[in-house]
Amino acid sequence: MTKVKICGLMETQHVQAAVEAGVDAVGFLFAPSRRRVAIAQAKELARFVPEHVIKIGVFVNATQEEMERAFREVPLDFIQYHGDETVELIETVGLPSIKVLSVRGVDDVRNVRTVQSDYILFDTPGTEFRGGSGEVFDWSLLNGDLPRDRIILAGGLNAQNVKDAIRQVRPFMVDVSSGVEIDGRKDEALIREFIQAVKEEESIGWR
Ligand SMILES: O=C(O)c1ccccc1NCC(=O)[C@H](O)[C@H](O)COP(=O)(O)O
Repeated sequence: MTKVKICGLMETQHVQAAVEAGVDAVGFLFAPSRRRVAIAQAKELARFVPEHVIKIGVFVNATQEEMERAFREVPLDFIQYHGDETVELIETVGLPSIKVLSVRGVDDVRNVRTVQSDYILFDTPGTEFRGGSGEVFDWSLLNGDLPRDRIILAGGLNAQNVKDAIRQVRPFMVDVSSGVEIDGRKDEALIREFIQAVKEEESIGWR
């Protein structure tokens, strides 16, 4: 059953819409981005997230201290490493982890099995910021031997293309940000539509 994450949440009503629609994970941005939130803001949003929904903090080349503080104060369940963080840093921090690999070509998906993190998120390389591009990458690059139960797929997903994405990539989880926004702001109807599309695709698997 493919899990679903809504990333870059900044407003209570959008967190609530995602939770009511059955989201599995929510992402808060602590990196340079138009979706960036302060720790105090994320802590307030987290009050509307039930225990069974995973809270993920997204960081780009942050210090260990910054990440530990957010993890403790929000509180978070996972750190998403969306920059150039080394294996050594991820190991030293020692918190549940998602390492992001920006996919430009076949070289970026080689040796994925050696990546030392709990989950691996494949995303389109960002332009202005490191993620949240709203652009799809070539999913056929993920056709090879991958640990599907650790793979999160992101990059330009929306309610229209997510079923194809799940059929082609068979990820553990799909992740969306731009595809559930209108004019740069999250939209409750689009959030519901996206989560519904993922759930419809799941139900096909049970027929
Ligand atoms: O979303 C951002 O603005 C962002 C900025 C810097 C680092 C990461 C960022 N997003 C992290 C995510 O997990 C997004 O959901 C992922 O990049 C997919 O975004 P989109 O293509 O907009 O659905």
